[in-house]
Amino acid sequence: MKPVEWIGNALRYLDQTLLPTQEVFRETTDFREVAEAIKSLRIRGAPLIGISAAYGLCLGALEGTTRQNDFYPFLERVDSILRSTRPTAVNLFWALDRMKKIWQEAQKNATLPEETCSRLIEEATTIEREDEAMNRKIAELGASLIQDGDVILTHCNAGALACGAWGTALGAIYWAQLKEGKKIQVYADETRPLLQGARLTAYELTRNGIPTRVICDNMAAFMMQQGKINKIIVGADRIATNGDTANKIGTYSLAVLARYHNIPFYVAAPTSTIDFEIVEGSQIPIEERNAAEIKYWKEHQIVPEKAEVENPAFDITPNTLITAIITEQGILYPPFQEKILSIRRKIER
Ligand SMILES: CSC[C@H]1O[C@H](OP(=O)(O)O)[C@H](O)[C@@H]1O
Repeated sequence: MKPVEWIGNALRYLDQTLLPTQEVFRETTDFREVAEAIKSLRIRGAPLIGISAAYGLCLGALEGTTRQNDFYPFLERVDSILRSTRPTAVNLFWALDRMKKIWQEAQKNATLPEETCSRLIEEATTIEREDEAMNRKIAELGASLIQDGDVILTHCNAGALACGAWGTALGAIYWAQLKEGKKIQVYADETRPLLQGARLTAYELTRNGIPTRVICDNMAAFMMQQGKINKIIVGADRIATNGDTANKIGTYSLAVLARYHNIPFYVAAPTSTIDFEIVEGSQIPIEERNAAEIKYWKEHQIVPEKAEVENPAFDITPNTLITAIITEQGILYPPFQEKILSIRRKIER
């Protein structure tokens, strides 16, 4: 089950806001619907946001072929609408930059719109295939850090529902148990306010036969104090070149707790999640989402009208609290800066 799939000039996607009780696939030829799906987390997860935005750009290009006179100016508008969906996951901008390189080159050469569409679809497909390969490598390398009998705490969802294939944090768990036969128990933080852990991670892991216990976010410290957790693996939405990492809100508190309880704290992410243009986490934009996500759960109002709400969707974990960063280029241990810059040199060669 792929969370998004290009089905020949249309995108099929799983509406993740309806999981775990409803598996609803939607199909669209409209890039505007893809933008809305990313904004509303029907499609979510840093790598999947990048892949989906790339296909969304392709849908815009196909629509643009009916506007022969302003095909390329229209693409510019499609690009900016997709870029405006969510600010933190760098994969969105990394993917759209790759697509922009293709259509700007085509524009310079006065390439016909139909030919440009073909090249864009080819690039989006390549982005998806590369993510699948990166996932697989991260899963294999991450599994080498997992021992038989480990009890691993996860946060939010960094699994196959957030990526092109295996997932990142959950990919390591899948590989360790399903490929290497290691017995693992997972504790999944429910991850308020949108409950990606309870609704998505537990859904994925139990479908794959991995023993999973869902806990409220405020229970993680007690589980660590009781000695129930011996490893923490999370995903990422943007990593600075010094290793500071943006991930779902609540990740930073887990990293502090992990240090206090002397528990290894791993980040798993592809290099497409590294922002080579920034040096530290304070430069990462943090998405502030709608207060309604906290004020209401479905039709229940759980916060009185007069109370104000803050709803940052991500936080920044300093590199000093991270045991290692698992990438497809290798497992990086502190100090991260030079290792991340050497990855930049390697992939930009
Ligand atoms: C494999 S990256 C997944 C990453 O994205 C999630 O955020 P969201 O559900 O808001 O897209 C979360 O931060 C995960 O770690």
